[in-house]
Formats: sequence, C-alpha cells, structure tokens
Amino acid sequence: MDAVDQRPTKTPGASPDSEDDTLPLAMKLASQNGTPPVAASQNGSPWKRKQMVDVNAHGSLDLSKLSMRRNSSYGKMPPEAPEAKVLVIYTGGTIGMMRNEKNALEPRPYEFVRKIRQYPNMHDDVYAGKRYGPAKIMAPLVLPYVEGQHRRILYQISEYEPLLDSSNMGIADWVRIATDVRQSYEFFDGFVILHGTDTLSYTASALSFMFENLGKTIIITGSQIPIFETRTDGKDNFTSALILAGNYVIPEVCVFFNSRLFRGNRTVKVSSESLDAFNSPNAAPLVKMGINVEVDYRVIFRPCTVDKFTVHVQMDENVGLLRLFPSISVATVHAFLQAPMRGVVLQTYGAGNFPTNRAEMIQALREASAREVLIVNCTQCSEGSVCDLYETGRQLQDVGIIPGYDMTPEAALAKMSYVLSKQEWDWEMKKKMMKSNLRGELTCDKPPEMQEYDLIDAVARTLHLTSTKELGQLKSSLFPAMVNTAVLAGDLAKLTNLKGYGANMSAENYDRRTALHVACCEGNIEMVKYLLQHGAAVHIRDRYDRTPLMDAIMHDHHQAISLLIKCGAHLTGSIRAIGDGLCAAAARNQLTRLESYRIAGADLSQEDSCGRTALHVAALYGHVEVVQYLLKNYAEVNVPDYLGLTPLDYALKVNAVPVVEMLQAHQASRGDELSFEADKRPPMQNSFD
Ligand SMILES: NC(=O)C[C@H](N)C(=O)O
Repeated sequence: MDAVDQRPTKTPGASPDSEDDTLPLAMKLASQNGTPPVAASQNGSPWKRKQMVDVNAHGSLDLSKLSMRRNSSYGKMPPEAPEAKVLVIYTGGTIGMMRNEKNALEPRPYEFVRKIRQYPNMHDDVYAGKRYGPAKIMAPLVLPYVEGQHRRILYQISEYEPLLDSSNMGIADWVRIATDVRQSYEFFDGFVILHGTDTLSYTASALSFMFENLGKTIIITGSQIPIFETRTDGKDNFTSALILAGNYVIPEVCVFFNSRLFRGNRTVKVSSESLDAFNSPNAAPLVKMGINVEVDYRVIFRPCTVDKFTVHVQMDENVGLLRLFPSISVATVHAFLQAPMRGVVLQTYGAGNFPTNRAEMIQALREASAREVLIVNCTQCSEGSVCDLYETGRQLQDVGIIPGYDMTPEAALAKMSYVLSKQEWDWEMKKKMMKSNLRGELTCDKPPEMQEYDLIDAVARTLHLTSTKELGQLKSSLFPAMVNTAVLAGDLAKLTNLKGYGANMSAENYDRRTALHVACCEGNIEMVKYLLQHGAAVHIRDRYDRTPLMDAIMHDHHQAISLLIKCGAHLTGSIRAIGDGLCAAAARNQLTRLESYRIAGADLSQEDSCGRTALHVAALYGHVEVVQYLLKNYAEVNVPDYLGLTPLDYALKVNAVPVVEMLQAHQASRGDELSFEADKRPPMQNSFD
C-alpha cells in the first residue's frame, strides 16, 4: 500500500467521494486497507481471484501471518493466541465529542480513529506493526493484551457521516446501522455500536427486533464524558464492549454501561449526570464486569429456531407514546388516536390502571382498537409490570388494549413499529405477537422451574463446597461434561433433564468445545436439531478455532452441515486454508469431503497457498471422478496457479489421458455453452444475506 490515507474509514454511501458505494461495508473497510475480504462462502465473487494478499472469512486479515507474531509491548499473551474481529460502528454521541470555542460538546469528524490509534491502552502499535508491516496506518486497531481473556481483539471503526448527537437520530439511522451489520455479519465475530446516550435505549430496542435470529454479540455503548478527556467513562465502556463482543457469544443486542451489560430492550436512561446512566429495571444484567467477567448465561435470550440471521428494515413510523395524567382531556386522547396513527403505547398508572370512570375516554380507546389501532398498556412506573390486579386496569383488556407487562416504553414503541410493519402477519397475529416475548423484552409467564439447586447442592455437599464461587465453578464444570456425555450417548431424555436442571446448551468445556461441536462430530442429526432448537450457539470457536460447522465438515456429516447452514453458520478462518482443505481432499480422492465443503458454501475453485485449485490437484493425481465432480459443480477450469500452470497442463505432464480428454472436451464445449453455462451456474452467493 503506497498511498496512505489518514482519514478514518467511512461507510458506503456515507460521503459523496466514496469510491464504490455498492460494496458491502466489510469489503469497503478492508479495501481501504488494501486487502479486500472474501467470505469463504462467496461462490463466484468478483473478489475471489483478484486479491493476492491473503484474507480470511471474517475480514481483511491474514491469518497465515499469525506465525510471525511475537509478544508485543503489552505482550503477556501467548504469540499464538487466537484473534477475534470486531466491527465498531461509530454513529456519534458524547463519547467522541470535543469542546468547541463556546465550550459546548460537539462531534468532530475524523478525530476519533486518529486519536484512538495514539492511545497505547486502546491500540497496541507494536503488535499491529508486526502483524501488518510498516504501512499500518490504515490497518485495523488492536486492543492490547487483556489479562484472562482468550482472544486478541482486532477492531475496525466505521465512522458515520454526519456524526450525530443521538437526539437527532431516528428510524432511518436504525435502518442504516442494521443494514451495515447485515453486510458485514460474516466478516466479524462481534459488533460494537458507539452511540449517544440520549436515545440509545430506543436504538437498542429497535435493533433487537430488527435483527432476527441473531447469532453474534452486538453491543451498543457510549459515555457521559468524552473519551478524550482525562476523566472519562468512555474508555472503560468502549474497552469492555470490545472485550465482550470479541470473546463471548451473547446473541443479543446489548447495552454496556458502567461495568454492566444489559439486554438492550430492557434498558432505560435514568440519569443525565451520573456515569451510571442506564438501568434495566425488570431484568438482571447479562454480565457484570468487576475484577472478573461474570456472565450470567442463564439469562441470555437465545433464538431457538433453525433459521438464518436476517434483518427486518421496514419499521412503521406511525406509532406514538401517550402518557396519561389526571387532567388529560378526551379531545387529546381522541386526537392522538386518529390516522395515520397505527400503534400507541399507553402509559398508564401503577400496575396498568386507567381512569375507568371516564366513559368517553374508554369509548375513544374502544373505537380506535376496533379501527385496528394497536394499543399497548405499559406502566409509568420505572419498575414493575402491568397486570389485571385492579378493576381499573382489567377493563382496558376488555376494550382490546394489549397488556405490555413489564416492557419499557422504549421497547414497547420499537416493538410496535416492528410488529405493525410485518406484512405477513394479520391483525390477530400482530396482537398476539405484541403480547409475546419475542426478544426477551417482557416477562409474561413464570420462568420454567429449575431443579438446578437439587443437583448442584447434592454434589456440592458431597464435596464439602459451600461458597457461591465454588458452586459457580462446580456448575460450569459439571454441566458441560454431563451435557456432552448425553450428546455422545445420543440420550435426548437425559439432555432434556439436564436442561431442566438449568444446564446451558451453549456451555463450553475446558477446550471451549460445546455440545454442538460434539453432536456435529458424531453426526447425530437429532441431537444437532435439539441443540439448535434449544439455543445452542452456532458461532462458538473452540480452543483450536474450530466451529461446529468445521467439525461437521471434517466428519462429512452432510445433513448436519445443511442444518447448520440453515441456522446461519458460515465458514470461518483463512480462505487459503479452505483451499488447502479442498486440494487435500482432491489429492486423496475424497469426493465426500468435497461435497461437505460444497454444502457448507465453499467456492470449489478456491486456491490453496500455491494458487492451485482442487482441479489442479485432481488432474495431477489423475482422479477421474473428482475431476468429473468438480466440472459438474462449476469449478473453474482454466485458472493458472502461481507457476502459470492450468489443470490441463498438470494432466498433460503426468499423461493422465482420461483427465486430459475430459478437460479438453469441457473446454471445447464451453465455447458454445458459455451463455448457457452462465445461466446454469448457482446464483452468485452473497454471504451477507
Ligand atoms: N452522553 C451522550 O452521549 C449525550 C448526547 N447528547 C447524545 O445522546 O448524543
């Protein structure tokens, strides 16, 4: 890279001078570093062959250079510590603001990345230098070593234009963030969104609904004091968010503030002055960051369907919040409920109480509900839930008002905007969804009975363990072992039992392997299905950086691979390594393995580290079936390797006559069939969808 651009990275469409706004965000970010990323599952991608610098399926980074790493100045981390890639979307807010000549805080474009790069506690320049070489000004940032954490965090910051005070944000901004996450989803392990605090809970709530079947960690954070000031909460919030997003699979839209990670749609901003600006009144924090990182895995809300991550971007704007007060007039309520209003969050008193002695007001609500205006009853209290304890609340249900239970007004509003925009749901379904717990935003039923303490207590008593810490440790070593044993034995009844005891289906053992890894090695499809339907995380990488998908590939369990792909799993790691895997399979005449890779979304023309494809190797070894298979599956035929040799050259050199004939016949037919072939090729697989 000779020209060094000192500006921070920008988002597609962000500025008129951006080079190619059609590129997905991750590609664009990476191309500014000179290394376009290639998702391993991008068949036929135009990026596929052009780049000579190695990149991996998570981003623009060359894992093959790992061996060159040495400990950095902060360097206690072992040189081979795995890396995690985090995309930071910087939208604005106090965290990046500076004081202007009138001493007022305002966002300053292009300053954030430049300054962060100079902070030794936010960027490990030595590591970056060794990893990316001298032209590292545009390379990703590297978080210095974090004691006790498994992965080294590499992060890239995408700065929005304009940078916004969050008071100026709205639905279009949520859509922009959601779209950018979708485009970059497969290239990063986790996401951090830097955001102003004023409307942060609205954005968090909205994104929690817009992201469907989320499998990765998304953390929104900001600060009360800019990160550039000597006294700041910004540094801690940002650093902790990066550590959590890169090291933990918490498949939720979360909010990090003042040492706690909350479910985003449960948060409210409670202070404009305190550094403890957010609270989650009716839901426990997911993580507490003290000297240790304490993750409460039991409260994490996990998708339990076998479906891919998608983003819903059509949010309905015709929704509003109506807060009751004792002298509110009927005319006000009436006017508020008129078209184009389609959904109203009614903020009532106490446990959902409404002035039922005002018949005209009740009538106005009844009429609106009959016109299919969705009305949800939420309490004005900052804690507690709407229920039918009082007659003054119960009557609202009779006129068709939906109980919002303990939803925050922010969550109820965002949910309404989401539910109303779902074309495929009819009116009854919309009402049903509004009362259902979609993303952990409300508590409507009693939680399932857990017998966890019987089991753990019994073992703890035998071992004479008493402290909470010891009990916690016992739980985290006992459950993964028992769950994995049940999976290995194919014992569904035992697995269900363990779930009842509170076992986390995504728990990692000492090798960071989960039950899903074991089930995928075993190829027990019932187990894989059960685990996915009970919230097992598909993106967890074990000590050796292997995902459940890679395990299924290495054991050629095709059904399991298909199921994982359906659930949003994707290939990770260096694409050259996938090329190596394909070439090794071709050399060993392993058709089944090639098929495993194909089902997993690999490009069968992927080159290995010498520029050779599986077809080169199959030609060299004269493996006729493999050549046939590759030709049938649209492998590219005339690609030269780094020595300039094509598969045909190899076949000719070893005098593999049947292969030579096959390749020549294929080439001859290609001329005539080119346009027809183009139609037959599988659709260009966009790994961002
Ligand atoms: N602390 C903050 O970030 C407040 C700022 N006004 C914002 O929401 O953008």
